[in-house]
Amino acid sequence: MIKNDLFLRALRGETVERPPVWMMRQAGRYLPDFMKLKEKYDFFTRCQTPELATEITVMPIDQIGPDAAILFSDILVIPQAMNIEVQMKPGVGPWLPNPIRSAADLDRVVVPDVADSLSYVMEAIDMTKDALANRVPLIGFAGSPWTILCYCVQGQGSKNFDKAKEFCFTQPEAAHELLQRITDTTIAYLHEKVKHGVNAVQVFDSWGGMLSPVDYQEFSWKYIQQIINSLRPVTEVLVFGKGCWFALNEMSKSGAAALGVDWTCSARNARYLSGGNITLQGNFDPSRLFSPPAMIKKMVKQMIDDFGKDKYIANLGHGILPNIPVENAQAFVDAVKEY
Ligand SMILES: Cc1c2[nH]c(c1CCC(=O)O)Cc1[nH]c(c(CCC(=O)O)c1C)Cc1[nH]c(c(CCC(=O)O)c1C)Cc1[nH]c(c(C)c1CCC(=O)O)C2
Repeated sequence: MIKNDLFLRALRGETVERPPVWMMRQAGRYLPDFMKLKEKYDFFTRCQTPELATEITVMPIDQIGPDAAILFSDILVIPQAMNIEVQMKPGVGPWLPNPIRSAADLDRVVVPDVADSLSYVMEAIDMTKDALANRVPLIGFAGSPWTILCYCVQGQGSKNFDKAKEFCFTQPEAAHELLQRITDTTIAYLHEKVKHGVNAVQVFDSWGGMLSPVDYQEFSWKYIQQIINSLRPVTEVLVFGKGCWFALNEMSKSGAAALGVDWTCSARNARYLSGGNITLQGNFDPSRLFSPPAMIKKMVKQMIDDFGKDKYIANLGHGILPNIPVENAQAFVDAVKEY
């Protein structure tokens, strides 16, 4: 059905002519056409207007040519649907004016009917599926419960998410209650996305690496495992844990189809830790896209040689940076296609 199904074949561990490639945050600020839309519409208007979300999702497919599309949206639509206000402040990033800091604060946090409260995401998926016309698969996504808790408690981005960790370690019962409500919402949300036709789902645990290996099990992994258990009967699940190399072994036994790796972990180490049999995705240093195209191409070839062409999805080790020249993003994608 999908014309270019390289991404799905790599997820299933099948032999491929070359690895598939896409870039985390590929629908974004390095594209001049995206910047034009950004001038006209604020962030959540772009997320909540299916026509705009569709246009932005398809933009990199038409202009750069990766092997998979990822829906333009944000992980923070989940707390919004749970009745936690989230704003996107220009120059600051996510801003939550009423963060969760106590058990009492949980009184206002709901597990919503996602088909209703996040209907705009589902409309965007329907519209994007039409616009893609089966050219490439569409990836749906959500933040991990821990990563969502980080924003709900901290109230904004942070270098160490100290308030989120303090909340977990001083009020563990409230923290687990919040994590479970986020998990229940996320599971329903991802199932709804699958019903609307996404071909795989990725869980972003962007701040998993803030936790020690022991705390990671208790406050993050336990909940991601619930998501995998619930979704794997209906779709392939990818898990990207930034800074979570220490959990790769456990993750490899979880039923996830693929694991994301950031650029601080070598291919050899990632293969070793994950048991050598599961599909891995990553891990080009996003800052390396500042290098000239010829250098990018050389380094991408080396990266594929290191991971191996099979059971591998070429990607960045985290989201693309806003000020990357388009030609350099293009060189990254082309280098994989030329492999
Ligand atoms: C932590 C996180 C967030 N959002 C997301 C994560 C996990 C991935 C990661 O770790 O990078 C996930 C995300 N956010 C966005 C996507 C769209 C699809 C894609 O292209 O990958 C995805 C998959 C769009 C976006 N989400 C955001 C932008 C940039 C702001 C804008 O376009 O106005 C985009 C394109 C805003 C956002 N949203 C969030 C942050 C930290 C920011 C950046 C604020 C800033 O740098 O100004 C929360």
